[in-house]
Amino acid sequence: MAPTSPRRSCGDVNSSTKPEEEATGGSGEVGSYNKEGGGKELALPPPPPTTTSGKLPAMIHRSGSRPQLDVSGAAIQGNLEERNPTILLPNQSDDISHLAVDIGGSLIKLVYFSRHEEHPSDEKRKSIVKLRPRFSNGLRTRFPVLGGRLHFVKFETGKLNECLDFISSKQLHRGGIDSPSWRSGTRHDDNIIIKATGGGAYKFADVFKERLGISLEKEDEMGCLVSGANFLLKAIRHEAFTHMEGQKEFVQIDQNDLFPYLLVNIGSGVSMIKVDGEGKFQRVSGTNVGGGTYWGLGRLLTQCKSFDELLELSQRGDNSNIDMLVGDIYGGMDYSKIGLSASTIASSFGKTISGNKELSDYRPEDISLSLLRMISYNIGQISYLNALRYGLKKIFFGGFFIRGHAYTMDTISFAIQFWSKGQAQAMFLRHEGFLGVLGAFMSYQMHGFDDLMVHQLVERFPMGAPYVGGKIHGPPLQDLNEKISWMEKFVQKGTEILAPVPMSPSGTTGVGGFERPSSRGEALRSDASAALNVGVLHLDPTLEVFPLLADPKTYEPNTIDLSEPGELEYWFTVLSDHLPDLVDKAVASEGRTEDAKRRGDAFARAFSAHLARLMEEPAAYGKLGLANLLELREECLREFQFKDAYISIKKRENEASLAVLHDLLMELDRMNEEERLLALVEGVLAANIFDWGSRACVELYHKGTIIEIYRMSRKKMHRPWRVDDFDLFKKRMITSGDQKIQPYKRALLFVDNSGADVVLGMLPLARELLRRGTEVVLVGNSFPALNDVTANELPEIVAEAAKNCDVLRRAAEAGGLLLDAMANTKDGSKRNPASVPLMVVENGCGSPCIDLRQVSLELAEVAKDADLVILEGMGRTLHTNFNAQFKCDALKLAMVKNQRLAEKLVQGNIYDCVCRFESAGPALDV
Ligand SMILES: CC(C)(COP(=O)(O)O)[C@@H](O)C(=O)NCCC(=O)O
Ligand SMILES: [Mn+2]
Repeated sequence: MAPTSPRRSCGDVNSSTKPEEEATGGSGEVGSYNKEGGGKELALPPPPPTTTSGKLPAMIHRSGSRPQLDVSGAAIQGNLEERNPTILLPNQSDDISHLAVDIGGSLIKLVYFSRHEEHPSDEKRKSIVKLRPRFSNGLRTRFPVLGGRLHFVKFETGKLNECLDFISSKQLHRGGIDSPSWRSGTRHDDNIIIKATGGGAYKFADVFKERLGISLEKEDEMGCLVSGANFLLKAIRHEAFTHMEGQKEFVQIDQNDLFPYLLVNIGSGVSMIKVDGEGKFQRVSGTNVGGGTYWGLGRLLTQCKSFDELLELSQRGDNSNIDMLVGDIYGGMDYSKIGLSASTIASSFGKTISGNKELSDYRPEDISLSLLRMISYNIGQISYLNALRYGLKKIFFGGFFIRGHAYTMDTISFAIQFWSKGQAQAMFLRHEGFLGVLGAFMSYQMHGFDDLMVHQLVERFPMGAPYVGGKIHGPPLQDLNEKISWMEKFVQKGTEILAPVPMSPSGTTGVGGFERPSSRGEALRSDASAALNVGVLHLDPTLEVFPLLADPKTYEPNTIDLSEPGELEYWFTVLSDHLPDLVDKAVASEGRTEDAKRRGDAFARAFSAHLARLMEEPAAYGKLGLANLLELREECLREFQFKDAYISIKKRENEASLAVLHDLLMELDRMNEEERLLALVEGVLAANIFDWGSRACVELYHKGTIIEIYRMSRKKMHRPWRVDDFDLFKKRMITSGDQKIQPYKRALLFVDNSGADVVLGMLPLARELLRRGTEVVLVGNSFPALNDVTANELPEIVAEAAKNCDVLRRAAEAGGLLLDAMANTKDGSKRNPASVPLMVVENGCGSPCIDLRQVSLELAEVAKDADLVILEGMGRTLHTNFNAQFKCDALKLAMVKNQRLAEKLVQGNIYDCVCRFESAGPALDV
């Protein structure tokens, strides 16, 4: 029987094992590694240019051994109103080095940094004067680190050349192919200095010099391990976890209560380090029986060809055929007097001494398991004894020996629990094998990475995706009959919404080859799964915690707990089922070129592989929520250079809606205040049906009935809605009798979908607030996600809307949101600085959901003066933030476009509506 956890299998820890007397373990690494693990990025970059341009060489000066980042005088380059402005480092003279290596006994680990690509400048967009919050000068300059990504890559030490080729192909030693020196074609092959740690930094120094002109600057191995571990434990939300009986649970580390701890790095040998603070540590012990021992002995005894093969073998083993158990000695009985059960291992490999059996008489599976348990228990025991010796409660395990292998972690955890009688717990690190190299990377002076906060470091998914901004525009059509109602016009225009972007015949977009991930994820080869294991860390120094969250510590963005039975399977099916349509839209958005089809295929395969991986191990990329899954899909699209899959859909829906906005506003203006407020909220709820992310809505689109349903729901939206706090909201908004009501000072409107949703839903609501003297901030996505409107697209939509609406126009004008298109507005009214401004800010994310622990700096900045938050849509209001508590009033509006969610969340049905109003002030009676 293959044991599935240490508890169920034979053999606990033998209490007579002697503590290790001499610590000789190093921290070299173990195992072999497939080349694919080396290149996490699925496509290699284009070959570097071979000729130098006629330009003057960039004046890059290298100062001896210490490349430094000089942030003095740093300032935002160009216009503060630009999205993602470049931070200019005027005094930066050194080329920033972005690569570090850790060359261990078996593996070479690389960490490199890539900056975010600049968005291509768009002339039309530049002519748009966007209203951005006017920050005080230099607000962003306190961040020395530019946005970008940290990549983690590993190679077999025996295949050093592959590693050197990789560095060379990406020009990592020269700051990457994006670096100015590389772009300008200037070459600096001499005197390039790279931080390196591990024994190989000495052994292979000459090879690096000869092949790439790199001098390796050695950093102390223990120091690197410690600073790498400290960085990870402080900066990554889901880095440390426990692993008991197959269950992984993330541990929230309190940054202020991290030290002291014991760091156990299991490489070829094992080091045990007592860490007391930043740079304060002592190697207190170690053992020469480590990963190298397991792999070496295992190879000799089983003929396995790789570390992973040996590890895999152990999963089918039964160690009771090899190990001598207490029960073997006591005739099947426990030795209860000293607390040893019959299944305790009395002597590892003890059974092999008796009889006349040869090695070939034993199963390699059993040998591998005995060996793994012997070594893991031994390490666990020595670790515990050292923790005891120094009174340390926390023990973190790192090093590539572990490799995220469940059984290894369970065994170590069991040993710690057994020996400490449950008082201590083993914790593991997701970037287990990269501690040393991260430490080397951090040792570049003044890198600034160590100052990053948890919310500024987003672990997205194991892929990097250069984002290239998209842009849409489109004038409203003028040729509709003035006499018919706005809704009839919209229905007419709507035929266009429904017509094009046909589904391509199956197979042409390549999704034919795609299979839905199975629950066991057989589609993945083990190396592929390993390649998906460690993610890319996105560094966004401008991300902030949303300041209006009542309690960021207890805030949980995900409403649905995916660990509940059946949830994960259900949402995986939803995402898988939606995939063919999504690929079709993505490929169509790029003209169905051969290249787009190829990328569509690749996207479908990669996304399916991720789903399969997550199905197998939900916590593989950190704590998994529905918001993460939906974000993963968008990240994955970006990875395959799909800039904006719904771009043409968004465009035509915007056009159709803008064409009828004027009439809608006229209709609204004919109503009294109370009727109007209700119509406005109804309008937002009804228009939220235009959602290309919902399976049910996509069917309505394809059947051509979505407009009709919208028309019907718009006509009679039966109250009470499933969640209906409208009366509370009305009470807060509308004066009753002589009671004077203070208008809201500033409202943040988190807008959702393009087209009717934003144009006929949220903009009229914004207009109403503006009229009441409330400042309105439209909060849009930073990057496209499904058919969500982006912050980039909003100014133009507002400008078009403002052509039909003086309130919007004046507000936009006053705040500087006007486009040059506004030059030909009807009354050409002058700017009125006293008018209430209308602003647009980006939210910092590119997902249909929003995690309010990580929002853009500009949103955080404008939020400080806001007293009303309006969240709209299923993603932002239901999947995330349904239970979020705010310091100010909050209105949560959404149509539930999924039957299961409707049942679960609001005990209702699909297309039910939610209007939740939560007042931060004294309770309002209706
Ligand atoms: C992706 C979405 C969150 C977008 O909804 P929105 O925020 O636009 O209202 C939503 O369409 C969704 O949860 N879709 C998956 C469930 C389904 O297809 O039924
Ligand atoms: Mn949406």
